[in-house]
Amino acid sequence: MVQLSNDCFAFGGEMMAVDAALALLAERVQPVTGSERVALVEAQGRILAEPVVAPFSVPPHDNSAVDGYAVFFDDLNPAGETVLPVTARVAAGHPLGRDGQRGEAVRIFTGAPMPGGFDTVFMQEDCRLEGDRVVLPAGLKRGANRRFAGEDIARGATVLQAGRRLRPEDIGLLASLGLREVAVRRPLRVAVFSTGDEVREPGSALPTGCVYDANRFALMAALSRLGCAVTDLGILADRFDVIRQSLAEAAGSHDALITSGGMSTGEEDHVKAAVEANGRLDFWRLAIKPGRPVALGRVGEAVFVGLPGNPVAVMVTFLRVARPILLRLMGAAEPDPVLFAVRAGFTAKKKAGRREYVRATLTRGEDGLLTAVKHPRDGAGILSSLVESDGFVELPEEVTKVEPGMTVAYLPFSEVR
Ligand SMILES: Nc1nc2c(c(=O)[nH]1)N[C@H]1C(S)=C(S)[C@@H](COP(=O)(O)OP(=O)(O)OC[C@H]3O[C@@H](n4cnc5c(N)ncnc54)[C@H](O)[C@@H]3O)O[C@H]1N2
Ligand code: MOO
Repeated sequence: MVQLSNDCFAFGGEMMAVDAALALLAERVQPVTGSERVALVEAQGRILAEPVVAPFSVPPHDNSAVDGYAVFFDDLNPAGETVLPVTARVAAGHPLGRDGQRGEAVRIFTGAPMPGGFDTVFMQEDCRLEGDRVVLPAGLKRGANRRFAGEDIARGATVLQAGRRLRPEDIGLLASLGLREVAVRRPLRVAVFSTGDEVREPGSALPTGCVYDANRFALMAALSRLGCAVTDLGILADRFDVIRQSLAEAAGSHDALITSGGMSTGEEDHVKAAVEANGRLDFWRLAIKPGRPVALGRVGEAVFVGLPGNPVAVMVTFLRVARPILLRLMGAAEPDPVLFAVRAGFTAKKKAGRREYVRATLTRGEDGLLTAVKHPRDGAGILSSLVESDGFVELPEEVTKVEPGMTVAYLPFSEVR
């Protein structure tokens, strides 16, 4: 595997564009996981390992869409009411056991199998009973209220493709095919570290100059939501040998390692060197704000993702860089998140050549259009600004200013769960 030019890694050198980094990882990161069979109740959020082919049609038989009366359309008087004897009753789960006969109507219920021959069902509200006969109005179309066998799923059809991250409706569909289990990729094993002498465990004392570890908890929560098997490897001191050894140990039993902090260029930032001592870096600095010092590499066989220390930069780079890497590793064939065109409700200036993420919420203007309102605070350490936002406005590399009323691309956090 070819390493990139050293220029990318030199401080002050070229920063890689976000799209270039994502293209590189698509080429370099291959799915690593095996598969296992799990019960449907466990399958939510898991990645389908094989395509699912329908073993039979759903629904398996023609059936009624309403409670009412099944008839032969050709028995109906096109000009006025039709009166037919009601000769039988067909409830859901209780087939009639014979075909329908011309000149009869049968009482039928929603989901009940249509006896052969009947092609049309009247809703009971439209009918009148007179003794054991039903009076049917004119005007219904042939085939009304009849559901066809296989109209949902045809036997032999591929209903779900491998790589699908299973959603609740997918699981319902698998159950409708009579399946109790499904083959999914085994969960990705991800180890999470924080780095920094100032970073302390929540619940412990907080000496002067220290901060509680926010990043590790945010990352572990994001990884769990992605369906990863997360190992919490705590906080590493700002020491090259500690970081190098901890990464090397974790690499033996994990598919991916994620760190935050220590990625920059200060003397106390050792993560980059520690990775290079046991592996390699594919990129180090991205043209992204917040989050410039973000790295992808390998330690042993494990994929290494190094995120910056500032908590907002952590979330931006997790969602836009780490998450696609992890999904690819997991074997997910996930479409890219959808960004929505909305109106900017703010003014901003930015440098050309880097992609910026502006924390924002949406409001609806008097004309009904959605407007992105920028959060008033934008420091990379202001985690409360993320909590008070619902998404990011993504400003592309070439943009240098935003004026109110411009169309901008909005990425709701709900798109990147
Ligand atoms: N001379 C330069 N200084 C900095 C540069 C630069 O290019 N030249 N880049 C800045 C940018 S951009 C960022 S982002 C930060 C990231 O640097 P590091 O990845 O080395 O992060 P740290 O220095 O370790 O920490 C930054 C900041 O975040 C706090 N932090 C760290 N870990 C946690 C955690 N787990 N929970 C909560 N907060 C955390 C840490 O205390 C620092 O305040 O560097 C800039 N500097
Ligand atoms: O990533 Mo840094 O957080 O851009 O400030």
